[in-house]
Amino acid sequence: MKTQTILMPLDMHLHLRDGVMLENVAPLTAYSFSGAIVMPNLVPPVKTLEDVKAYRARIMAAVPNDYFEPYMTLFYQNYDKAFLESVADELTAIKLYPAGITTNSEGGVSSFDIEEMRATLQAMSDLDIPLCVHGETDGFVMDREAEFMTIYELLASNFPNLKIIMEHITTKAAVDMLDKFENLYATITVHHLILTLDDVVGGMMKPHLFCKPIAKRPEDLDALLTVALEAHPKVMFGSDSAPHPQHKKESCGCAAGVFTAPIALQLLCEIFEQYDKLGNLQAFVSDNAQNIYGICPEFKEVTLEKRPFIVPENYFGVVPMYAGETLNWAIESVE
Ligand SMILES: NC(=O)N[C@@H](CC(=O)O)C(=O)O
Ligand SMILES: [Zn+2]
Ligand SMILES: [Zn+2]
Repeated sequence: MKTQTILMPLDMHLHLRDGVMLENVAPLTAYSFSGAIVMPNLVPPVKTLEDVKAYRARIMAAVPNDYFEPYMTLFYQNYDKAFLESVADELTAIKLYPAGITTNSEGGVSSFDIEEMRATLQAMSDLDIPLCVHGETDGFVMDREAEFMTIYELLASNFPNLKIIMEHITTKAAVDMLDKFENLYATITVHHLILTLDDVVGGMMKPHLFCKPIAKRPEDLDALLTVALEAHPKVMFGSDSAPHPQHKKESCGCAAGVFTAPIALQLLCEIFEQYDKLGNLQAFVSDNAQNIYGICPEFKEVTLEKRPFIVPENYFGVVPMYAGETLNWAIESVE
């Protein structure tokens, strides 16, 4: 039987939530990933040293063993340098959300005035704290990411030593930025390597495929696939697995977020195999992230096997992408 081994898989963009949801979903990621960048958009968001330490402790209490590293983030606001110095050791990155643009981002940045942000961003640059960004304007939904490129240009050129990660990119416009600025990097989700807007709303509307940023056009999908499949050194896997209770998705106001944590590696194998690029999967799902973030994850060896895997309908009241459908790859063992 065909197998594929991945060493130290990393998920560089993950939502673990809190409380019972955290207890339910954290073990699913901890099972097959060595570590994950944990997003800070809790209610209220993670903003203080105490918040970071306490959230990290709750995550560790929720996972069944110690072979998982939660890479912690802080919710961006203007912070002074003394504060950033005091938290730098507990943090892997700071996450910036434009205000109100996605789930739990109400307290985000409402105007991108570089001068107002300069002290914080310069301090992050000096302290080598990467900036992760949800890059969307409040423009027309299909144009939001492309419109945000001018803000990435401003950030990247004003802070040339600040590592800036364009999170969950969905457009050719964002892909094109990677080779324009040395300090710009990107995460790509697995669902954005599969979907276009057609899959979300082209036929019957699919709430479980609805997320921010929304999946875009075929040419955007092609551009994402090109850099992911070649494991372009500036891109890394970030699932953006974003669990919402079933009733919040199957609702007249559908929450944004696709839940992929338990099926991400299986789907990645399927995509990379389909394009005969399994040899690049290791770089996309671990090595690039290690190089970009300078991290050394916990050892984990995950072996996948090419055999049918039926995706559960439901994980603790959360419906995963492809619920009830059959994937071509399954996780065989984790060591
Ligand atoms: N991606 C999403 O659609 N939702 C994320 C937030 C985010 O990553 O923007 C969530 O927290 O639910
Ligand atoms: Zn986001
Ligand atoms: Zn996210």
